[in-house]
Amino acid sequence: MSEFAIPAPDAAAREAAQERLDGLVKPLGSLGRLEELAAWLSAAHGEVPPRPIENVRVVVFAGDHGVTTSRVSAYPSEITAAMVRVFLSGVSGVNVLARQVGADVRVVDIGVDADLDDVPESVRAHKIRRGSGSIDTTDALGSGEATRAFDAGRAIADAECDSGADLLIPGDMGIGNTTVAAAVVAGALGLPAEDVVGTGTGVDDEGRARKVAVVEAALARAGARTTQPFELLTALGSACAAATAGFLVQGAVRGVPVLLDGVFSCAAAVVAADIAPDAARWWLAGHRSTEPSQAYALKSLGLEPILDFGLRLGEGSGAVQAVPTLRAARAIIAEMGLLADIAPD
Ligand SMILES: O=C(O)c1ccc[n+]([C@@H]2O[C@H](COP(=O)([O-])O)[C@@H](O)[C@H]2O)c1
Ligand SMILES: Cc1cc2nc[nH]c2cc1C
Repeated sequence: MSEFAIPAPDAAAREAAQERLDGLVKPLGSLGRLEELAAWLSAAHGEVPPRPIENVRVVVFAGDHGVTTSRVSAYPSEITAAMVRVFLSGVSGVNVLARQVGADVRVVDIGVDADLDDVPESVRAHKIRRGSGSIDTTDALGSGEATRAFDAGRAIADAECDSGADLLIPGDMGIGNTTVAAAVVAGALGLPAEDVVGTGTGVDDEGRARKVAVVEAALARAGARTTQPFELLTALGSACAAATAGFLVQGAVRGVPVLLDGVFSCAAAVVAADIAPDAARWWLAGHRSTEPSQAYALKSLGLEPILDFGLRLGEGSGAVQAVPTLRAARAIIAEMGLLADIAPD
Protein backbone atom coordinates (compact mmCIF):
# COMPACT_ATOMS: atom_id res chain seq x y z
CA MET A 1 0.00 0.00 0.00
CA SER A 2 1.26 3.44 -0.92
CA GLU A 3 1.42 6.03 1.88
CA PHE A 4 0.10 8.63 -0.54
CA ALA A 5 -3.62 9.37 -0.84
CA ILE A 6 -4.01 9.64 -4.58
CA PRO A 7 -7.53 10.33 -5.86
CA ALA A 8 -8.90 8.07 -8.59
CA PRO A 9 -9.78 9.77 -11.88
CA ASP A 10 -13.59 9.75 -12.35
CA ALA A 11 -14.59 6.62 -14.31
CA ALA A 12 -18.19 7.82 -14.76
CA ALA A 13 -16.97 11.10 -16.28
CA ARG A 14 -14.70 9.12 -18.60
CA GLU A 15 -17.68 7.04 -19.74
CA ALA A 16 -19.89 10.11 -20.21
CA ALA A 17 -17.08 11.73 -22.20
CA GLN A 18 -16.78 8.68 -24.45
CA GLU A 19 -20.53 8.71 -25.05
CA ARG A 20 -20.40 12.40 -26.01
CA LEU A 21 -17.34 11.88 -28.24
CA ASP A 22 -19.15 9.05 -30.04
CA GLY A 23 -22.10 11.36 -30.70
CA LEU A 24 -20.13 14.30 -32.12
CA VAL A 25 -20.54 15.37 -35.73
CA LYS A 26 -17.82 13.13 -37.19
CA PRO A 27 -17.29 9.48 -38.05
CA LEU A 28 -16.92 7.33 -34.94
CA GLY A 29 -13.39 7.54 -33.53
CA SER A 30 -12.16 9.79 -36.34
CA LEU A 31 -10.42 12.29 -34.04
CA GLY A 32 -8.16 9.50 -32.82
CA ARG A 33 -5.79 10.48 -30.07
CA LEU A 34 -7.62 13.77 -29.46
CA GLU A 35 -10.65 11.75 -28.36
CA GLU A 36 -8.54 9.68 -26.01
CA LEU A 37 -7.07 12.85 -24.47
CA ALA A 38 -10.52 14.43 -24.15
CA ALA A 39 -11.79 11.37 -22.26
CA TRP A 40 -8.66 11.32 -20.08
CA LEU A 41 -9.08 14.99 -19.19
CA SER A 42 -12.79 14.51 -18.44
CA ALA A 43 -11.90 11.74 -15.98
CA ALA A 44 -9.19 13.91 -14.42
CA HIS A 45 -11.56 16.88 -13.99
CA GLY A 46 -14.58 14.74 -13.10
CA GLU A 47 -16.78 16.62 -15.56
CA VAL A 48 -17.81 16.72 -19.22
CA PRO A 49 -16.63 18.86 -20.84
CA PRO A 50 -13.46 19.26 -18.81
CA ARG A 51 -12.49 22.77 -17.68
CA PRO A 52 -10.24 24.96 -19.87
CA ILE A 53 -6.51 24.48 -19.26
CA GLU A 54 -5.51 28.02 -18.39
CA ASN A 55 -2.94 27.89 -15.65
CA VAL A 56 0.03 25.91 -16.96
CA ARG A 57 3.12 25.86 -14.76
CA VAL A 58 6.58 24.68 -15.80
CA VAL A 59 9.04 24.08 -12.97
CA VAL A 60 12.64 23.63 -14.14
CA PHE A 61 14.65 21.58 -11.66
CA ALA A 62 18.27 22.66 -11.97
CA GLY A 63 21.20 20.68 -10.66
CA ASP A 64 24.60 19.25 -11.45
CA HIS A 65 25.73 15.67 -11.80
CA GLY A 66 29.11 14.33 -10.71
CA VAL A 67 29.38 12.12 -13.80
CA THR A 68 30.43 15.15 -15.85
CA THR A 69 34.02 14.53 -14.67
CA SER A 70 33.96 11.47 -16.99
CA ARG A 71 33.34 13.67 -20.05
CA VAL A 72 29.87 12.32 -20.71
CA SER A 73 28.40 15.55 -22.12
CA ALA A 74 29.16 17.70 -25.14
CA TYR A 75 29.03 20.78 -22.85
CA PRO A 76 30.79 21.82 -19.63
CA SER A 77 28.99 21.60 -16.29
CA GLU A 78 29.27 25.40 -15.80
CA ILE A 79 26.41 25.71 -18.32
CA THR A 80 23.95 24.54 -15.65
CA ALA A 81 24.47 27.57 -13.38
CA ALA A 82 24.63 29.90 -16.37
CA MET A 83 21.30 28.57 -17.64
CA VAL A 84 19.59 29.31 -14.30
CA ARG A 85 20.23 32.99 -15.03
CA VAL A 86 18.97 32.54 -18.60
CA PHE A 87 15.68 31.08 -17.32
CA LEU A 88 15.38 34.06 -14.98
CA SER A 89 16.00 36.51 -17.80
CA GLY A 90 13.28 34.86 -19.89
CA VAL A 91 15.25 33.96 -23.02
CA SER A 92 15.74 30.18 -22.69
CA GLY A 93 14.07 27.80 -25.14
CA VAL A 94 11.36 26.90 -22.67
CA ASN A 95 10.72 30.56 -21.76
CA VAL A 96 10.05 31.33 -25.40
CA LEU A 97 7.94 28.24 -26.08
CA ALA A 98 6.00 28.70 -22.84
CA ARG A 99 5.11 32.27 -23.79
CA GLN A 100 3.57 30.90 -27.00
CA VAL A 101 1.05 28.92 -24.96
CA GLY A 102 0.71 31.28 -22.00
CA ALA A 103 2.53 29.00 -19.54
CA ASP A 104 4.54 30.26 -16.57
CA VAL A 105 8.14 29.11 -16.04
CA ARG A 106 9.78 28.85 -12.63
CA VAL A 107 13.35 27.65 -12.06
CA VAL A 108 14.50 26.07 -8.80
CA ASP A 109 18.11 25.40 -7.80
CA ILE A 110 17.99 21.93 -6.29
CA GLY A 111 21.61 20.91 -6.78
CA VAL A 112 23.56 23.38 -8.90
CA ASP A 113 27.29 23.13 -8.21
CA ALA A 114 27.65 26.85 -7.52
CA ASP A 115 26.49 29.33 -4.91
CA LEU A 116 24.01 31.40 -6.85
CA ASP A 117 24.08 34.31 -4.43
CA ASP A 118 22.90 36.75 -7.07
CA VAL A 119 19.61 34.96 -7.85
CA PRO A 120 16.41 35.49 -5.83
CA GLU A 121 16.19 33.60 -2.55
CA SER A 122 12.99 31.89 -3.78
CA VAL A 123 15.06 30.12 -6.47
CA ARG A 124 17.51 28.78 -3.86
CA ALA A 125 15.00 28.02 -1.10
CA HIS A 126 14.92 24.28 -1.82
CA LYS A 127 18.61 23.68 -2.54
CA ILE A 128 19.70 20.28 -1.25
CA ARG A 129 23.41 20.33 -2.08
CA ARG A 130 25.99 21.47 -4.62
CA GLY A 131 26.19 18.84 -7.36
CA SER A 132 25.88 15.13 -6.74
CA GLY A 133 28.31 12.24 -6.43
CA SER A 134 29.67 10.60 -9.57
CA ILE A 135 27.48 7.48 -9.58
CA ASP A 136 30.10 5.17 -11.09
CA THR A 137 32.38 5.59 -8.08
CA THR A 138 30.20 6.86 -5.23
CA ASP A 139 26.60 7.46 -4.21
CA ALA A 140 24.86 10.42 -5.82
CA LEU A 141 23.38 11.50 -2.49
CA GLY A 142 24.16 11.29 1.20
CA SER A 143 21.96 9.72 3.84
CA GLY A 144 18.52 11.37 4.03
CA GLU A 145 19.10 13.63 1.02
CA ALA A 146 16.88 11.65 -1.36
CA THR A 147 13.94 12.01 1.04
CA ARG A 148 14.66 15.70 1.61
CA ALA A 149 14.82 16.35 -2.14
CA PHE A 150 11.64 14.30 -2.72
CA ASP A 151 9.85 16.36 -0.04
CA ALA A 152 11.15 19.58 -1.61
CA GLY A 153 9.62 18.50 -4.94
CA ARG A 154 6.33 17.80 -3.19
CA ALA A 155 6.36 21.23 -1.53
CA ILE A 156 7.07 22.89 -4.88
CA ALA A 157 4.12 21.07 -6.49
CA ASP A 158 1.91 22.03 -3.54
CA ALA A 159 2.81 25.70 -3.93
CA GLU A 160 1.92 25.57 -7.63
CA CYS A 161 -1.38 23.79 -6.95
CA ASP A 162 -2.24 26.19 -4.09
CA SER A 163 -1.83 29.12 -6.45
CA GLY A 164 -4.17 27.60 -9.03
CA ALA A 165 -2.11 25.44 -11.41
CA ASP A 166 -4.30 23.26 -13.58
CA LEU A 167 -1.44 21.57 -15.44
CA LEU A 168 2.06 20.87 -14.10
CA ILE A 169 5.13 20.39 -16.31
CA PRO A 170 8.44 19.19 -14.85
CA GLY A 171 11.44 20.69 -16.62
CA ASP A 172 15.11 19.86 -16.09
CA MET A 173 18.44 21.60 -16.50
CA GLY A 174 21.59 19.70 -15.67
CA ILE A 175 24.64 18.98 -17.74
CA GLY A 176 25.30 15.23 -17.55
CA ASN A 177 21.76 14.34 -16.57
CA THR A 178 21.09 12.02 -19.52
CA THR A 179 23.73 9.67 -18.10
CA VAL A 180 22.00 9.72 -14.73
CA ALA A 181 18.59 9.25 -16.37
CA ALA A 182 19.92 6.22 -18.24
CA ALA A 183 21.34 4.72 -15.03
CA VAL A 184 18.07 5.29 -13.15
CA VAL A 185 15.97 3.69 -15.90
CA ALA A 186 18.39 0.76 -16.30
CA GLY A 187 18.53 0.25 -12.54
CA ALA A 188 14.76 0.44 -12.06
CA LEU A 189 13.85 -1.73 -15.05
CA GLY A 190 16.78 -4.14 -15.05
CA LEU A 191 18.14 -3.15 -18.47
CA PRO A 192 21.72 -3.24 -19.77
CA ALA A 193 23.58 0.07 -20.07
CA GLU A 194 24.16 -0.44 -23.79
CA ASP A 195 20.38 -0.39 -24.45
CA VAL A 196 19.55 2.80 -22.56
CA VAL A 197 22.43 5.19 -23.19
CA GLY A 198 21.97 7.86 -25.85
CA THR A 199 23.94 10.82 -27.14
CA GLY A 200 22.39 13.50 -24.88
CA THR A 201 23.50 16.99 -25.90
CA GLY A 202 25.38 15.42 -28.83
CA VAL A 203 28.38 13.33 -27.79
CA ASP A 204 30.30 11.36 -30.41
CA ASP A 205 30.80 7.56 -30.39
CA GLU A 206 33.64 7.80 -27.89
CA GLY A 207 31.57 10.01 -25.63
CA ARG A 208 28.71 7.56 -25.79
CA ALA A 209 31.09 4.68 -24.98
CA ARG A 210 32.23 6.63 -21.89
CA LYS A 211 28.57 7.03 -20.87
CA VAL A 212 27.96 3.28 -21.25
CA ALA A 213 31.02 2.54 -19.10
CA VAL A 214 29.84 4.98 -16.40
CA VAL A 215 26.35 3.45 -16.33
CA GLU A 216 27.76 -0.10 -16.24
CA ALA A 217 30.01 0.78 -13.31
CA ALA A 218 27.16 2.56 -11.53
CA LEU A 219 24.81 -0.41 -11.92
CA ALA A 220 27.47 -2.83 -10.68
CA ARG A 221 28.16 -0.59 -7.68
CA ALA A 222 24.44 -0.16 -6.80
CA GLY A 223 23.69 -3.89 -7.01
CA ALA A 224 20.43 -4.89 -5.31
CA ARG A 225 19.84 -1.38 -3.92
CA THR A 226 17.97 -0.65 -7.16
CA THR A 227 14.97 -2.57 -5.82
CA GLN A 228 14.17 0.15 -3.27
CA PRO A 229 13.25 3.52 -4.89
CA PHE A 230 14.90 5.84 -2.35
CA GLU A 231 18.03 3.67 -2.31
CA LEU A 232 18.03 3.78 -6.10
CA LEU A 233 17.79 7.59 -6.04
CA THR A 234 20.61 7.73 -3.49
CA ALA A 235 22.91 5.38 -5.40
CA LEU A 236 22.15 6.29 -9.02
CA GLY A 237 20.06 9.45 -9.08
CA SER A 238 20.62 13.02 -7.99
CA ALA A 239 18.90 15.70 -5.91
CA CYS A 240 17.02 16.79 -9.05
CA ALA A 241 15.86 13.25 -9.83
CA ALA A 242 14.45 12.87 -6.31
CA ALA A 243 12.86 16.34 -6.32
CA THR A 244 11.26 15.71 -9.71
CA ALA A 245 9.88 12.38 -8.45
CA GLY A 246 8.33 14.18 -5.45
CA PHE A 247 6.84 16.84 -7.75
CA LEU A 248 5.22 14.13 -9.91
CA VAL A 249 3.79 12.25 -6.95
CA GLN A 250 2.38 15.40 -5.34
CA GLY A 251 0.72 16.52 -8.58
CA ALA A 252 -1.16 13.22 -8.44
CA VAL A 253 -1.98 13.60 -4.74
CA ARG A 254 -3.51 16.99 -5.59
CA GLY A 255 -5.39 15.54 -8.57
CA VAL A 256 -3.68 17.94 -10.96
CA PRO A 257 -2.66 16.56 -14.39
CA VAL A 258 1.05 16.40 -15.11
CA LEU A 259 2.60 16.48 -18.58
CA LEU A 260 5.92 14.65 -18.53
CA ASP A 261 8.73 16.04 -20.67
CA GLY A 262 11.92 14.38 -21.89
CA VAL A 263 14.25 11.72 -20.62
CA PHE A 264 14.94 13.16 -17.18
CA SER A 265 11.35 13.66 -16.05
CA CYS A 266 10.41 10.25 -17.46
CA ALA A 267 13.26 8.55 -15.58
CA ALA A 268 12.09 10.29 -12.39
CA ALA A 269 8.54 9.14 -13.22
CA VAL A 270 9.63 5.48 -13.27
CA VAL A 271 10.94 5.83 -9.71
CA ALA A 272 7.95 7.94 -8.63
CA ALA A 273 5.64 5.19 -9.89
CA ASP A 274 7.51 2.69 -7.72
CA ILE A 275 7.03 4.99 -4.73
CA ALA A 276 3.35 5.71 -5.47
CA PRO A 277 1.95 3.36 -8.14
CA ASP A 278 -1.40 5.15 -8.56
CA ALA A 279 0.32 8.46 -9.30
CA ALA A 280 0.83 7.51 -12.95
CA ARG A 281 -2.92 7.81 -13.53
CA TRP A 282 -2.44 11.60 -13.41
CA TRP A 283 0.43 11.74 -15.91
CA LEU A 284 0.52 12.16 -19.67
CA ALA A 285 3.65 12.04 -21.83
CA GLY A 286 4.19 15.32 -23.69
CA HIS A 287 6.69 14.19 -26.30
CA ARG A 288 9.12 11.52 -27.41
CA SER A 289 12.75 12.33 -26.71
CA THR A 290 15.62 11.04 -28.84
CA GLU A 291 17.09 9.30 -25.74
CA PRO A 292 16.50 5.52 -25.72
CA SER A 293 15.98 5.37 -21.95
CA GLN A 294 12.94 7.64 -22.30
CA ALA A 295 11.30 5.09 -24.61
CA TYR A 296 11.86 2.34 -22.03
CA ALA A 297 10.55 4.58 -19.26
CA LEU A 298 7.39 5.44 -21.19
CA LYS A 299 6.78 1.81 -22.08
CA SER A 300 7.03 0.76 -18.46
CA LEU A 301 4.59 3.52 -17.50
CA GLY A 302 2.18 2.56 -20.30
CA LEU A 303 2.36 6.08 -21.77
CA GLU A 304 2.33 7.07 -25.44
CA PRO A 305 3.83 10.51 -26.11
CA ILE A 306 1.56 13.15 -27.62
CA LEU A 307 4.24 14.59 -29.93
CA ASP A 308 7.30 13.19 -31.69
CA PHE A 309 9.24 16.23 -32.91
CA GLY A 310 12.80 15.01 -32.38
CA LEU A 311 13.27 17.46 -29.50
CA ARG A 312 16.13 16.85 -27.06
CA LEU A 313 16.40 20.14 -25.23
CA GLY A 314 14.83 19.24 -21.89
CA GLU A 315 13.73 22.23 -19.75
CA GLY A 316 10.08 21.12 -20.16
CA SER A 317 10.15 22.31 -23.78
CA GLY A 318 8.59 19.22 -25.39
CA ALA A 319 5.74 19.04 -22.90
CA VAL A 320 5.00 22.73 -23.41
CA GLN A 321 4.71 22.05 -27.15
CA ALA A 322 1.98 19.49 -26.41
CA VAL A 323 -0.22 21.96 -24.48
CA PRO A 324 -2.10 23.22 -27.58
CA THR A 325 -2.95 19.62 -28.45
CA LEU A 326 -4.38 19.04 -25.00
CA ARG A 327 -6.40 22.24 -25.33
CA ALA A 328 -7.63 21.08 -28.76
CA ALA A 329 -8.76 17.80 -27.19
CA ARG A 330 -10.80 19.75 -24.65
CA ALA A 331 -12.22 22.03 -27.34
CA ILE A 332 -13.66 19.23 -29.47
CA ILE A 333 -15.68 17.78 -26.63
CA ALA A 334 -16.74 21.24 -25.42
CA GLU A 335 -17.63 22.83 -28.73
CA MET A 336 -18.40 20.32 -31.52
CA GLY A 337 -22.00 19.75 -32.55
CA LEU A 338 -23.86 16.44 -32.48
CA LEU A 339 -24.27 14.04 -35.38
CA ALA A 340 -27.87 13.42 -34.26
CA ASP A 341 -28.73 17.03 -35.16
CA ILE A 342 -27.90 16.51 -38.87
CA ALA A 343 -28.36 12.78 -39.42
CA PRO A 344 -31.39 11.68 -41.45
CA ASP A 345 -33.86 9.59 -39.38
O1 LIG B 1 14.88 15.90 -22.46
C1 LIG B 1 15.64 15.19 -23.15
O2 LIG B 1 15.25 14.16 -23.64
C2 LIG B 1 17.08 15.65 -23.33
C3 LIG B 1 17.94 14.97 -24.18
C4 LIG B 1 19.22 15.43 -24.30
C5 LIG B 1 19.68 16.52 -23.54
N1 LIG B 1 18.82 17.15 -22.69
C6 LIG B 1 19.27 18.31 -21.88
O3 LIG B 1 20.68 18.42 -21.98
C7 LIG B 1 21.31 18.24 -20.71
C8 LIG B 1 21.78 16.84 -20.54
O4 LIG B 1 22.52 16.37 -21.64
P1 LIG B 1 23.95 15.73 -21.38
O5 LIG B 1 24.49 15.43 -22.73
O6 LIG B 1 24.75 16.82 -20.69
O7 LIG B 1 23.71 14.55 -20.53
C9 LIG B 1 20.23 18.56 -19.70
O8 LIG B 1 20.28 19.91 -19.35
C10 LIG B 1 18.95 18.18 -20.40
O9 LIG B 1 17.90 19.06 -20.05
C11 LIG B 1 17.54 16.74 -22.60
C1 LIG C 1 22.95 25.72 -23.76
C2 LIG C 1 22.22 24.54 -23.15
C3 LIG C 1 20.87 24.69 -22.76
C4 LIG C 1 20.19 23.60 -22.20
N1 LIG C 1 18.95 23.44 -21.75
C5 LIG C 1 18.82 22.21 -21.28
N2 LIG C 1 19.96 21.59 -21.46
C6 LIG C 1 20.86 22.41 -22.01
C7 LIG C 1 22.18 22.23 -22.38
C8 LIG C 1 22.86 23.31 -22.95
C9 LIG C 1 24.29 23.13 -23.40
